[in-house]
Amino acid sequence: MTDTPPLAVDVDGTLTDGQQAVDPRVLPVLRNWDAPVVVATGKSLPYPVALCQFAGIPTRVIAENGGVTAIADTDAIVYDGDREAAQAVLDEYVAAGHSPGWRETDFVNRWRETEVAVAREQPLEPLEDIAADHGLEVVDTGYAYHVKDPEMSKGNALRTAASELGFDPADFLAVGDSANDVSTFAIAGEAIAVRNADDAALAAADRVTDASYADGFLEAVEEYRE
Ligand SMILES: O=C(O)COP(=O)(O)O
Ligand SMILES: [Mg+2]
Repeated sequence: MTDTPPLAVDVDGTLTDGQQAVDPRVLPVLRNWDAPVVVATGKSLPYPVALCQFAGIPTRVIAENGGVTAIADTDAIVYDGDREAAQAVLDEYVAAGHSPGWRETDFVNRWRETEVAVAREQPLEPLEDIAADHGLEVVDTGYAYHVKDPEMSKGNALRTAASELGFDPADFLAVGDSANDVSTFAIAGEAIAVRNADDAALAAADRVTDASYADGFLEAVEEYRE
């Protein structure tokens, strides 16, 4: 039995089923993990905080693709990125006749502090063009288009999280499914992509599971489960 490494785990596509519902079987795995678990997502801060709360684990989260890192152990909350800069891109996109694509009560961007997200049904090219004009980029997570500072990433945030927790990023096992996990995969000691991962994540992973979604996560961590 190998020592359990700290875990950096993506949410959508990794802890969920194909309909974005968290697979309940992952909750005891997170709760019984024998090292720190960092939940690293593109979603805004309340989502991973709630996931930790309801999974019964300490709040150790990376939100907004690295824009916000919160580690309860040290009361650290670290920001990267700039919502206003990203919002200016979205405003220009809307002025050009496009829509963010969410319901009027937009819970996707409501609490977002360092970037903005656009629904994937909306045209990508004009969003990329406007973002580039503003020195920003668009990342497609498979769940949303995120307009963000090119420098902010889950990987950079994992450096912060790891140091707050007294670990090296290379100590971590990372599991994920998409382009926004590539930066995490690059610095983690071991990077596992679930089978449903996009090409960027598949290429960056050390290993790919046979199973998809949460089944893939459960397979990835099989040797460390109690
Ligand atoms: O919010 C998204 O677009 C994707 O979220 P994830 O990073 O947890 O997969
Ligand atoms: Mg994901």
